[in-house]
Amino acid sequence: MTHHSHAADVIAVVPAAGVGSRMQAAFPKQYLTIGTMTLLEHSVARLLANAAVQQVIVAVSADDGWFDSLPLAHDPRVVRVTGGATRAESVLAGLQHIRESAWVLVHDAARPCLHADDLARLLAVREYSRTGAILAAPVRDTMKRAEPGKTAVAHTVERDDLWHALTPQFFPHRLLTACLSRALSEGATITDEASALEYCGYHPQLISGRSDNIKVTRPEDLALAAFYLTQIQRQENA
Ligand SMILES: Nc1ccn([C@@H]2O[C@H](COP(=O)(O)OP(=O)(O)OP(=O)(O)O)[C@@H](O)[C@H]2O)c(=O)n1
Ligand SMILES: C[C@](O)(CO)[C@H](O)COP(=O)(O)O
Repeated sequence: MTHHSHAADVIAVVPAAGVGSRMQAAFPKQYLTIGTMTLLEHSVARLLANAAVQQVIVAVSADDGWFDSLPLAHDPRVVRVTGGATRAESVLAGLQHIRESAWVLVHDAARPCLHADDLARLLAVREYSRTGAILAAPVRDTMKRAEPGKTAVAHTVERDDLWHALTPQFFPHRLLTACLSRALSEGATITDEASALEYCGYHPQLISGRSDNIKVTRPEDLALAAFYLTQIQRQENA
């Protein structure tokens, strides 16, 4: 069987239309900087570093006043679309901009520390899967379920087979668009792309990823992301 080397046949969607409220910053966290670049620019650069990624569609809010002033906005491989009121709606807006692409990669603008090896292992899924996969990290702490609405332990959650879902998440374009559209139209709670596929009865693969692929969410995360990014760039330039 001849293996067709994949051309640049993947399009990425980067949801970047959030306000970053948990970050308590003066502006949306995707525009906070590490070194000389914003989190958004770091996240997009990690994706474009893989030759399979031909285009990145960035969903930003309608009143976003930052994106157009970034060098990113003039990269011919990057397209700006208007996101929605939720992350899922922003992702769907990006998907609807895509005409022809077999596979779509969805990656949070708030996850700048994506390792090239993790991305490569995720993209390799398209050689054998028709459902897709997500990067995920096995849980290491004991996990507690609280009493509803209280800060008291109800019980310990079985830790075996429990994973943190990360991004990128990687799916056939038509399948993801169909599942996300149906889940949203039926009022399902969708916090990542895999949950839309699960809602429609699919079982995406879990690809074990590095735990330093953190989502910058709270103030203390920025310094940690800066450290991790320095480590990754040092390894890649070694
Ligand atoms: N309506 C929204 C909400 C979120 N996002 C994006 O989805 C990613 C992950 O979401 P999260 O970390 O929750 O970001 P925010 O929603 O901005 O954060 P917060 O919940 O603290 O406001 C971020 O890159 C964010 O910009 C988006 O594109 N559209
Ligand atoms: C998609 C995600 O990063 C997977 O863990 C996460 O669900 C995003 O959640 P958020 O509350 O929108 O940041």
